[in-house]
Amino acid sequence: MNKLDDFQVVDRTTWQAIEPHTIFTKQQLEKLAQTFPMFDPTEIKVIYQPLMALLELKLAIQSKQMQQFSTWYPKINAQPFVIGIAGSVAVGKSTMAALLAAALKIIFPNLQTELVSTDSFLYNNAYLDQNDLMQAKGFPISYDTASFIAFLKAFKQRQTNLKIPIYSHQKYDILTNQQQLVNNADILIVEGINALQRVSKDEMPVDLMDYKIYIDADEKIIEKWFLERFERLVKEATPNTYYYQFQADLNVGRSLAKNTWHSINGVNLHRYIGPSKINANLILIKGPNHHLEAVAFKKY
Ligand SMILES: Nc1ncnc2c1ncn2[C@@H]1O[C@H](COP(=O)(O)OP(=O)(O)OP(=O)(O)O)[C@@H](O)[C@H]1O
Ligand SMILES: CC(C)(CO)[C@@H](O)C(=O)NCCC(=O)O
Repeated sequence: MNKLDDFQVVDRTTWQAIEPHTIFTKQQLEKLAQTFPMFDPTEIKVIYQPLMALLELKLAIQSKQMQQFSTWYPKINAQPFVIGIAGSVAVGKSTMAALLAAALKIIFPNLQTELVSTDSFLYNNAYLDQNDLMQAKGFPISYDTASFIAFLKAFKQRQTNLKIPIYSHQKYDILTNQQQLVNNADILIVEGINALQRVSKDEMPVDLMDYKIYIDADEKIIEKWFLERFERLVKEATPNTYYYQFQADLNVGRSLAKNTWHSINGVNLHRYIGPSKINANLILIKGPNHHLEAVAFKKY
């Protein structure tokens, strides 16, 4: 049986009609559109408002439940709400995660939101090189999943001042001299290609997440976004960054990027990332221009 039978597909028109677009005021919508110029403002209004309405509902349910629990068991803290966002390399996870974080801040001004990328848990290039894993960068074996799980557990227990590594696309590596400080917060958005993967029987970060979103698109379109982003990173590169070397001959870079898609990121999508979409509560299916075409809800 096709596992996607477990999802109910809703087309764009139906999705737009789910919610009457009253989550944000006109001014709040304008502010979001200004802060996120890469998004078509109409998408924020008609597509992301229903999504925020859904998340608001989920968060309200969890927060009520936790308030109740805390009266039953005074020593148990209300657990933070963790939103996982997965999808292919370059499908737009970090861009969407940043929009959701800003939108949640508007809806719940008193709740703190933290945003992390699972790339923070990639092994550094020195380790990948030593273990002959550079061609498997992004595959499950290239992530320190135990540290990722330990971080999620610590966050869920509201530990303060957690420090995690930072991955830089510009450096193409984990930064050696900086760390991300993650504070105790009510909401965590965790985005990354492996966010929803079931790595082994014992290691399941996905089980520590309260709402799971998978961003999907046709592979040909994602490959195009990947190549466009590669060119943008080359254009914006400064000396001492990974992409700077390709400024001398962009064609060399372009052919390396194409090859990288077919030998690493595309393989990763087929083998590991795509199969994790069945763990999502919601699949957002984007078309060219990043416009939403359809949404798939987990039925059960
Ligand atoms: N909604 C959107 N509208 C327009 N462009 C977008 C949108 N989302 C993402 N993009 C563009 O698509 C490219 C990939 O986006 P992004 O970096 O967010 O992907 P990602 O899934 O986080 O990638 P990675 O897994 O490599 O970290 C970027 O160039 C980004 O500007
Ligand atoms: C950092 C990851 C693994 C995921 O964000 C990805 O962007 C990546 O670098 N993959 C390795 C192949 C490449 O794109 O160069």
